[in-house]
Amino acid sequence: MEQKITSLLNWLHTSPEFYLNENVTINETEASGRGVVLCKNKLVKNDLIISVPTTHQINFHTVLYHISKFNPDLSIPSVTVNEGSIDIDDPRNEAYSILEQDFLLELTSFQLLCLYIIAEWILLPVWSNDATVSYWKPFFDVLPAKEELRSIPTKWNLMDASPYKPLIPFLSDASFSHTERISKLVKNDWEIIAPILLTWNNMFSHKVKDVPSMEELYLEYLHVYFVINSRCLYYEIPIKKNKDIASNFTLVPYVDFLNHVPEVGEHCYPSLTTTKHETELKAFTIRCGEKGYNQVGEEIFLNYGAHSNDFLSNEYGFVLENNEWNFIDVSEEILEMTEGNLETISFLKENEYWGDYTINFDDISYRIWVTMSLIVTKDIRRVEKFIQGFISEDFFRPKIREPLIHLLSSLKKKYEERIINLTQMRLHDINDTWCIDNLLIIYNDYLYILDHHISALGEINEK
Ligand SMILES: C[S@@+](CC[C@H](N)C(=O)[O-])C[C@H]1O[C@@H](n2cnc3c(N)ncnc32)[C@H](O)[C@@H]1O
Repeated sequence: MEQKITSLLNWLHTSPEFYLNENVTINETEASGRGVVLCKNKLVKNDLIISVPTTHQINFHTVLYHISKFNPDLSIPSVTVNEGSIDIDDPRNEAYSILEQDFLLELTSFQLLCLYIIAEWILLPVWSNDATVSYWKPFFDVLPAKEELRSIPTKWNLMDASPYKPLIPFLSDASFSHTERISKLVKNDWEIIAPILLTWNNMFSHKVKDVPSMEELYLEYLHVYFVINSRCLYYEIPIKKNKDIASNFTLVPYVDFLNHVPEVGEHCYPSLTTTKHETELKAFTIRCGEKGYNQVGEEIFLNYGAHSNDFLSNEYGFVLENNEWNFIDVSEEILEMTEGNLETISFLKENEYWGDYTINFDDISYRIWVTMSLIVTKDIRRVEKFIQGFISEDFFRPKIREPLIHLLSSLKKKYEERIINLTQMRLHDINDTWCIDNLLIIYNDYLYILDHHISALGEINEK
């Protein structure tokens, strides 16, 4: 890896605008892959740590620019070039010529970046018999390998041959619905880009050996999708700005080595440089946060957001011990209690209290208080007053305390059973326990949250 990082830095330094603070370096660990650490001196608040110019970022804008180098039909003001390819033997002249401007502009950033990265990273070496090297190769060379992202549940769901499929029934409700949602997005994007990949395969299969099959390309696509998903950073793309909010992101080499930390607002922060023109892209800059760093070897972090372990597992493939942002989604259990009670159901729906019931360490959500109060008392008039703030939850607490303890205790039993089952499975699979361990961490934290509330509700009774 050291050699690859050196090549990455040499490539980044081809731009005079690239900056890397000399006090930081890359360290690799089993637990979190590559990360940025302090190697000497110290960093204090607002110190510039990294700045990566637009020439070395992959996003909707820069991809169109690079494709246009091989497709002179593309003409998007302030984005494309009209120079024509320098090398007439470059297979991308033919491959990218089938990409029509209207089609490209309709794609989302995910679709375009997946297509482009598969072309440049996976297909170009095949199309050219390794004779043509992508501009982005030093970046591709430091991206995670497939095994490093094997713990993402959506991959278990979408890969026929995933050895982790037996774990899907053991996902928490929050993780399962997250997985279902992302699976739909991934499948939809595949439907959009697969026809282009198929055309490329037909174009090159009689010219070169070892063109990957569509099944192989699908696996590459899944990997590229989650490489992008786990490393993209929010960034305004002028041509997407007001049309497609989800497409406003960029990939930034080196900045994407920063690992996540749960504390919000203490570690590094991104600050975008200003530009003269609206259509111009900005360098991506990372500065030191409030906390500062002064211990050599100390890891320099970025907070990816206030994310629970269920979220981190699904988006990034890792979980944290003692993650303060964890919560339990108890929607299914509470909605089950309303079954057959049409009056309760329609009241909750009309008042927008239907579903989305969560419990974290500090709170049982207000939505749960309202809904349980109605389920238990069936007193619509008083619950309406509760919603309007005329009655406090103290009125309902004695009435719903027992059913609430019952609910939490039955959840506790369910999660304890899952922990027993997962621990059994772990014994049979001692060589690769990572995915199971992530689920165990999630459930053990659920138990910690439940125990806290069960004992708090019990104490109320004793008083
Ligand atoms: C933006 S990348 C960070 C760099 C990454 N470690 C690498 O080797 O390229 C995000 C990925 O890093 C890993 N990661 C980030 N923060 C982590 C943490 N606190 N613990 C474990 N893994 C982490 C996860 O694999 C995640 O998908």
